[in-house]
Amino acid sequence: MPAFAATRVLLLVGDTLSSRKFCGFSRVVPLYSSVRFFGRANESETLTLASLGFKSEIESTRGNDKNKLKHGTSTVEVPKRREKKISPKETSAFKKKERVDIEALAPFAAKSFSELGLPPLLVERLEEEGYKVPTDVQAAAIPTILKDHDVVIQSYTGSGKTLAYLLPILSEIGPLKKNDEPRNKMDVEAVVVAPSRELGMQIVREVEKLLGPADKRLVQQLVGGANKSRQEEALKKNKPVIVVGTPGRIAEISAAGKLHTHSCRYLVLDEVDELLAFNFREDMHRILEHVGRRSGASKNIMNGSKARRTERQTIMVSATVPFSVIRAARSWGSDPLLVQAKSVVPLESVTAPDPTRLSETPSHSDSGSNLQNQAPVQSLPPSLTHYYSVTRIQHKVDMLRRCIHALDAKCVIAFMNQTRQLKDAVFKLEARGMKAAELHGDLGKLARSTILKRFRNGDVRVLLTNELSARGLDIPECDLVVNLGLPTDSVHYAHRAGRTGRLGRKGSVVTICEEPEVFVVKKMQKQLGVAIQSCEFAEGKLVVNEDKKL
Ligand SMILES: Nc1ncnc2c1ncn2[C@@H]1O[C@H](COP(=O)(O)OP(=O)(O)OP(=O)(O)O)[C@@H](O)[C@H]1O
Repeated sequence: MPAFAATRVLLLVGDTLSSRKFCGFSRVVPLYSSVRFFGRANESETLTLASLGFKSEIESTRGNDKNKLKHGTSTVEVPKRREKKISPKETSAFKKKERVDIEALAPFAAKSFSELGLPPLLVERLEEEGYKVPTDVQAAAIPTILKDHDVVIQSYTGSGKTLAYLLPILSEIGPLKKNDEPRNKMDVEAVVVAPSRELGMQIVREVEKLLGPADKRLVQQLVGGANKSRQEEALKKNKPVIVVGTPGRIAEISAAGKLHTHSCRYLVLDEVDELLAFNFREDMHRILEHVGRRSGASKNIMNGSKARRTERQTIMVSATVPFSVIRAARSWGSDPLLVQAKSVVPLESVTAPDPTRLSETPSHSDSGSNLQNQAPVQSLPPSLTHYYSVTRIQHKVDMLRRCIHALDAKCVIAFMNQTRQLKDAVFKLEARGMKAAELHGDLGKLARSTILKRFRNGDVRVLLTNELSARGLDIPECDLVVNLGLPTDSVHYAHRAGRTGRLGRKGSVVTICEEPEVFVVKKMQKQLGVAIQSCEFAEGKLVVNEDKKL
């Protein structure tokens, strides 16, 4: 049976990879077609969390009766983007170093963390760190993961997906967990895989923050570029409960027998659609084969049994979920659920996109039962404003500078497609007195982290970078993203754009292109379902060309 499962995984990955690698511009846009409810829920009834196997109440931890979650009557609905006002009390959940506006679009849920079933110790830690109210996607994902379901979490960039999976995991493993079950000290209990070192380190910092200084050794980074022997020594010495790393390094250390993951309870694939890329194929195969056992405890889960599943729980996460991910998730998990900000549906009910509708513009007013073409919209934060401006290639950097002045942007990420162009652009900006730095994969780990630190601290105003920084990077202060080179497609546009407008903050995205490229911008506008307005930068001001609506 294990051999059969292995073959199946390999074939499916291969299938996924080839289609991803060779798909054209319009094919990679994540699309779902109409959603039908299958399985345990009676199709004629309203789908509720209870019908998906949630109990009406989740027991509070450590006997605290106040912490009960009433889910029995929660209707699972097709997600709609909702604009939600936040109270001054809720906004205080943001960090003290806040220096940008927060729109009244922050995706905070009405519930509290303890209502979601998290243990009191963890809730206390969250409060200490300034996290007071869960976001919508956290409110949907936390109870679902606590109920042992395999999940695909999809929600727009900057909506809090990292804590959406970290919190239920930390409720079950490590020093903040709800029960005192002993652990096998040899094995790690959760493996989190991320496609880049920067994202891996960012997740490590998030876990360290929650564990606190005394226990932060219980999370271990296994990212490429860092000293491997030191990582192996730390694994041996600290016996971490959770490791976070890049596919190559995790697979390498696992193959060397220095990472014991056979009884691992959680496997998280962050930016899962990126992890399906061809270059990660072999490493991902090893990880999927060696981390925990393939899940299959669905019966217990769906019956609402609290019996602990013995197999690995697989959690897949991204703002963009193309159908290749849906296919892979079905193979890697057991009856996985698709968790979005306002809905939890069986993944089985998501069907392949209808190619005849690929070019249609998604509508915000689509009916609840029709998710067709809505996914690209859901991957973009609602608080972004999109522009494009036309210029000749040799004037792009100068236009970038004028754009930054016109929008009075303080923290800018500018994307270029070729690494060798980055240095030149940095030189031009610095020559005009604007603090800039380049970030790309050819730099060493230390240089990369130093540059990022300077950017985060505000010592660098413009970060010129390539696709490396498009995924997952969380710099809340970033108020402007500029495409100096066009993104490959609307999925890449969404991830780049998502570096700004984090968690309800305002943000602008400006694509600076040449005249013959305007049709590509037009196509992305259509696929993303957002207005990308034509503009110019004149006399230090942004001028929108009302007559040039795409
Ligand atoms: N409940 C919360 N209250 C306040 N801040 C939060 C909360 N949840 C997350 N955040 C903050 O929101 C920011 C965005 O979160 P996160 O990076 O997890 O988003 P994401 O959805 O994973 O984005 P991406 O798709 O770009 O990876 C982070 O700075 C995080 O610390």
